[in-house]
Amino acid sequence: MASISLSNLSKRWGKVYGARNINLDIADREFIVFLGPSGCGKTTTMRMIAGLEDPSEGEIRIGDRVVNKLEPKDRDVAMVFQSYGLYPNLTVYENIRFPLKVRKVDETTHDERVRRAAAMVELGDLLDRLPRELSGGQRQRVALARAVVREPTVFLMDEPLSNLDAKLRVSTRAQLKNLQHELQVTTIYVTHDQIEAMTLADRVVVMESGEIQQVTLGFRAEDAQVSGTLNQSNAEILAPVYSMELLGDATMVSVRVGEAMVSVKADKDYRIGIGEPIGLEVAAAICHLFDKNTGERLSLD
Ligand SMILES: Nc1ncnc2c1ncn2[C@@H]1O[C@H](COP(=O)(O)OP(=O)(O)OP(=O)(O)O)[C@@H](O)[C@H]1O
Repeated sequence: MASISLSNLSKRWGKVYGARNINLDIADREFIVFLGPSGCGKTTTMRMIAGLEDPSEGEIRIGDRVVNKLEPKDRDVAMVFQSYGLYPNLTVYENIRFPLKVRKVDETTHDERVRRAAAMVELGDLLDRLPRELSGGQRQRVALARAVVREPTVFLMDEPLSNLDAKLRVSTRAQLKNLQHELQVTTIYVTHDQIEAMTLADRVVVMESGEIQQVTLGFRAEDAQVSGTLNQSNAEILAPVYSMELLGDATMVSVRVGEAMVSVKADKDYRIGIGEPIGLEVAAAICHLFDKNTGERLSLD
């Protein structure tokens, strides 16, 4: 069992709070996403769970163990970060194998485990390559395979897709979701990308200024629509365009609403300038409410 429980968890450096009084129960095999703007405390919370940062207050449980005092290597978590951290002089095979060697796992099992992990992320044909001979997406998959090979009880992923271009991000994201489904490993995933959060998560935890947010309304990008710059009478949200991303099959338009960033999928041919006013229609029926205490999605029926 790898449920995770955070109780009154805080991290403070002098007067600066990285995370403040976090209370959260994550179920075994759940895929949970920490979503929030830069500096809101996502990484700090994750690093405390991993054991890379000592909490100033509070308790972290993984399964039935309080792990506050345990070294990172004894927590049975595997981490994937945005920088791949591959060893440049080792082949893909040896990079993936590395955690097994460090942990002195029975050598007779290495080959099978490395090949199985590589196959899961479709790297089977690239095992003899060096990292510099791979694309960004392939390197990212080596980092994933290296986390998978250990068969940990918890995955911690800190913006693992942020170095990839939009197209690769979408395909790697799908692969990641599939992998988690197959491996059934409790996963905490950090992102500031709303779309990534909504597509991957069983549950989204929205963070702001080191704290978990208390009332949260969310909707999937594809469920809202751009109502057009001329006819804005149906729009629930009016705001200037913050960014426009061409995803291939769609155009993703983001606007800032107060502190929040709201992204909406528009037709692939849709074009608009940064700063131009835009109206977004968000039908109430497809909005999701998240419980203020548990972060769980609530049914509106
Ligand atoms: N070692 C440190 N010393 C002092 N303050 C820190 C330290 N590490 C982080 N902080 C502060 O704690 C807050 C939370 O940082 P954190 O890295 O957790 O944010 P984040 O949500 O992961 O942001 P990003 O999306 O930019 O990675 C920030 O205000 C940051 O400046």
